[in-house]
Amino acid sequence: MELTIEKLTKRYGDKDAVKSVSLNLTPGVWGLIGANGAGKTTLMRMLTGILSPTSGRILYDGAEISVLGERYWDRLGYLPQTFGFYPEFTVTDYLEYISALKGLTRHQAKRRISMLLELLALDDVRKKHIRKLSGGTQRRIGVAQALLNDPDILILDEPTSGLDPGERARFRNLLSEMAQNKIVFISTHIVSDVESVATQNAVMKNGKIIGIGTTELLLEEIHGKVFYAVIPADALQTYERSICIVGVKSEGDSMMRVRYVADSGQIPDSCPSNPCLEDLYIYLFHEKGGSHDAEA
Ligand SMILES: Nc1ncnc2c1ncn2[C@@H]1O[C@H](COP(=O)(O)OP(=O)(O)OP(=O)(O)O)[C@@H](O)[C@H]1O
Repeated sequence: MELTIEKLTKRYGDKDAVKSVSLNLTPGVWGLIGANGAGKTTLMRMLTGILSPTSGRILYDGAEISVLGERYWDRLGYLPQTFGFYPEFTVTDYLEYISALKGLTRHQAKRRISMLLELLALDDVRKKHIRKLSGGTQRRIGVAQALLNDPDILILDEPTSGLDPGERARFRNLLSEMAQNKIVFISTHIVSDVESVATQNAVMKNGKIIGIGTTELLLEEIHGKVFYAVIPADALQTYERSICIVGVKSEGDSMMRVRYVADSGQIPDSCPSNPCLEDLYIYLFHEKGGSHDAEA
């Protein structure tokens, strides 16, 4: 199974929200990482068929999704960035309703809902009105509705937004279970949410994919370039002007421990550190942010 994206572009006025993106998605968890406005939602909405591309094609096992229509949507599950639920519905009513819209029989719906309530730890709230539930629980209900038809392709737009750290950790564990034999495509700007679970990552910036690969492969770009050092707190601003600082922690006594990315240790007594995806993300999106934001 594969989802092939060929030179996909979406233009709004004179701006390309997505610019000639090509990507071959195979089963596994794919992290789509990018800052706000990078084009993630636009790309995902085109993958669902909701939004038509200005140019380019999306192929599901070699056939264009626009031609497959229902046959493609039957295989698709989608969690939009903001999804409208019916606040007066109970969790079970809502999932039964969406099951009916997706064409499941009552019997199929019952079995599937019961399995998903357990998988997503929603059993205790099954009879509660959705409006009374926390943002994190509502997000899990969103994931459940996307999984009702046991899709081959699961597209989750910022699934962890609004989750607390405990819920995020649970979600990461869930992902690996959900991803069996599926293409799971997850957008996030919280890199730690996909770092440990993504089989592959695609890094998006200004509508373009600027990196594709495993976390290890992507990290090669900053291999040997991450350091930490202890500096006087009042020197921080000066260093920030010339170095990509990715983390700061107070050390007491007006001293700061800084983590930074640079070609060599630019602060006296720096020690090398192992890079992580968050370092790369800040390096790509913040350090050079000013100039890149102006890019076409
Ligand atoms: N309907 C639209 N009309 C005009 N411009 C749009 C439209 N939708 C998106 N854009 C622009 O396209 C760019 C990409 O937006 P998109 O929502 O895809 O980014 P994103 O990476 O999902 O960001 P976020 O995480 O903030 O949602 C942004 O500059 C946005 O303003």
